[in-house]
Amino acid sequence: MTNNTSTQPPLIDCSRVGKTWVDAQGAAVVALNNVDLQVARGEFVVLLGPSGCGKSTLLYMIAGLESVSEGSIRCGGAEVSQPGTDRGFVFQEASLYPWLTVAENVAFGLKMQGMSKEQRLKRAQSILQNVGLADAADKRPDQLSGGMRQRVAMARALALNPEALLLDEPFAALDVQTRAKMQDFLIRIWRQTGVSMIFVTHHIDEAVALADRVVVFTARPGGIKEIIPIDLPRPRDPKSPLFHQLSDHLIDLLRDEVDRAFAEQEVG
Ligand SMILES: Nc1ncnc2c1ncn2[C@@H]1O[C@H](COP(=O)(O)OP(=O)(O)OP(=O)(O)O)[C@@H](O)[C@H]1O
Repeated sequence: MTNNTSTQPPLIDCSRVGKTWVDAQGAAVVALNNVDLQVARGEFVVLLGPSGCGKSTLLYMIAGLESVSEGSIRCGGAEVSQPGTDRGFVFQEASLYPWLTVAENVAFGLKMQGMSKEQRLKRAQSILQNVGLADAADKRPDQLSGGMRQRVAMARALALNPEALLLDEPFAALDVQTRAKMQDFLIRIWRQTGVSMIFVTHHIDEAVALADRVVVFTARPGGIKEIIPIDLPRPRDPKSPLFHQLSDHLIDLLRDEVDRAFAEQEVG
């Protein structure tokens, strides 16, 4: 596993990134300001911050789903200007095609790439095997639980062999027990594949459970407040004193930002 001390060039390089949206009234909304962030190959980075601080906006820009207003984002040295197979995306809702089977959903991107039916279904089967869903290959998404649907969404993203997986609060809709299982599952997949992970959450415990580094954002306009390395061995024990110490530190860092975000929402 690599980390931020690596001498290799970063996989993802965000340099002085800013984003200004125009709201429904035509007013400029500065969502992000001057974000510098490098993510190493194979690193697990969590973006943590109060609601509306621009975490998802940054993720969408790294994915190439939104343009940057200022600065630049590079992936593997190339400027990001559109989505690419080097960056897989997992949304909060699994957003699977309901009319396709699980295997067809996983194989969908490969079909777009022109892979033959036989080859793509073979690859889908092998990935489904890896994520423990081989038996669900012929099911439709509405026959699956929420956690299973998210595993299919991850399998679909991984089918294209990305270098980075970008995850926007993928476990937000799951119950606490399923969420913990999914965190273990994600770490297993990360270790198996070696992809870089950039994971958005506003759950502090989730950040400590998963990350090599936690990037803490300020309230809007979002910027990086601090980057906290999580040097806990895996598997991590959420009951351990060191886990609690790190969570408490993150709570302290976030408190002012959450207050500011809340005050702004009340004024707005
Ligand atoms: N398409 C858009 N048009 C206009 N404003 C937007 C758009 N998308 C996001 N914003 C604004 O940009 C800011 C950052 O939003 P974003 O969704 O990135 O925050 P977030 O940190 O991911 O929040 P949350 O945790 O609540 O999802 C917010 O003020 C939001 O209203």
